[in-house]
Amino acid sequence: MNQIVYIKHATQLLSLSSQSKEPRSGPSMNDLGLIENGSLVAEGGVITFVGTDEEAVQYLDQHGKKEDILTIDASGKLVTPGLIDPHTHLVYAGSRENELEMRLKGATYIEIHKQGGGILSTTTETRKASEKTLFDQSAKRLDQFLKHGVTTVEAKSGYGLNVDDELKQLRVAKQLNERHPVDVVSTFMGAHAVPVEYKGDSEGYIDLLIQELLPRVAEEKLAEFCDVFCEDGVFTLEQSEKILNAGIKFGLKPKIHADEIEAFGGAELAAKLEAVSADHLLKASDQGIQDMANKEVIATLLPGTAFFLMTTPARARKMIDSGLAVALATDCNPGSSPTESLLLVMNLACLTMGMTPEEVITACTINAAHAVDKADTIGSLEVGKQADVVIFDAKNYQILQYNYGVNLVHTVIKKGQVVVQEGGILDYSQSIN
Ligand SMILES: N=CN[C@@H](CCC(=O)O)C(=O)O
Ligand SMILES: [Zn+2]
Repeated sequence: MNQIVYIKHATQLLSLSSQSKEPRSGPSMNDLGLIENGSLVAEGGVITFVGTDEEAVQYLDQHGKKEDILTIDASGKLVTPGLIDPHTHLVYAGSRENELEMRLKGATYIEIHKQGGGILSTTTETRKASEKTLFDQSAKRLDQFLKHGVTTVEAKSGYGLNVDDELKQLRVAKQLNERHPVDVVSTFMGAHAVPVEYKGDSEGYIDLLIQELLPRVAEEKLAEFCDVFCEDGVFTLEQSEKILNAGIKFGLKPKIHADEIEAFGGAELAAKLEAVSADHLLKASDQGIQDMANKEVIATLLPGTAFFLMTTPARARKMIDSGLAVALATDCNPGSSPTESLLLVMNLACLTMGMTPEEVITACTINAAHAVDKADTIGSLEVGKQADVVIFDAKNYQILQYNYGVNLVHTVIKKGQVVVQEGGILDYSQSIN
């Protein structure tokens, strides 16, 4: 792990460095800390130098570090922090391409859910799957994330919906974190849907979550966050508050799936609970946006989901102009956003929500790091931070939004190790028995 990595001659290096330790909101989302002809040095998996090429030569001279250096020439290329996806449903079995056909014929996402399809059909598949099957299928998704420049993902449970299978999902996420190059941050989302065995008895299911599941999740240290699908026909505002407060008592930081389908008061609840983030927010009210800004709740927007569900995306411009810090995520899941391409989501944020190329990059780096409460170690290229770096085959950052739908990732470095080279993943041996 002590190898020195020296990236030099980057046409543009985006450090995202800042004096402030807060998430970037409003106009500060446009400040990328751009260095032309930039260099970066990392040692032991940690960044030790960021600056211009000339400064790097001086740094290496002064520190006597000339040998045993892996030098990467980034001429003509763009260097950014490793991208961070702060909202995924990574661990699941099966797929739901049949629902795309149903939706194309006019059924809505929530209608399919209420008829027992959607989340509940993935729950059936996930319950049937062994830990190994779940691990292998999810590792493939993580490979795709990595190829698309993502070095950290958040992953939610919520397709087990009983004690054993929720724990199974979270244990798989933990194993993935330990064995796969991508870091996985876990969120407990037992409140993703009411399972069939509790149909008509959501209170009974919530009791199970609070009395049996949460203590186990906390005891085994299987999650850092707790999330709830707060939506008409899923969990009410009162139920969501109860579950998230119970999570807080067990040390889990709150996140909310808020105002995705209806203006339901999820954004307002996120502010009331001072949640780390409220996610989706397609229908968030003006008041909800203002409340979130006042309480500095991050808005994690998922334009890939709006695109795939063929609906109007969140009001990103209104949110940023109201002073909210915005993060972006894929929402990778089998129903509403079956993709691992955060790069495409960035394109959609720009082209369908009017975010600037600068805001988009901030939203997928430092603000996403804040959304998983890891901004002290990742999200920017600064001395002392983890050396998670992406090198794009692009001479400037605007090209990432202009050349849309194309994966321009050339090299990915995770904790100071090259894990993607020329766009391909380097071998790692990971599977479980
Ligand atoms: N909306 C709720 N949960 C997921 C979808 C899960 C699924 O359809 O399987 C989401 O964030 O979009
Ligand atoms: Zn989600």
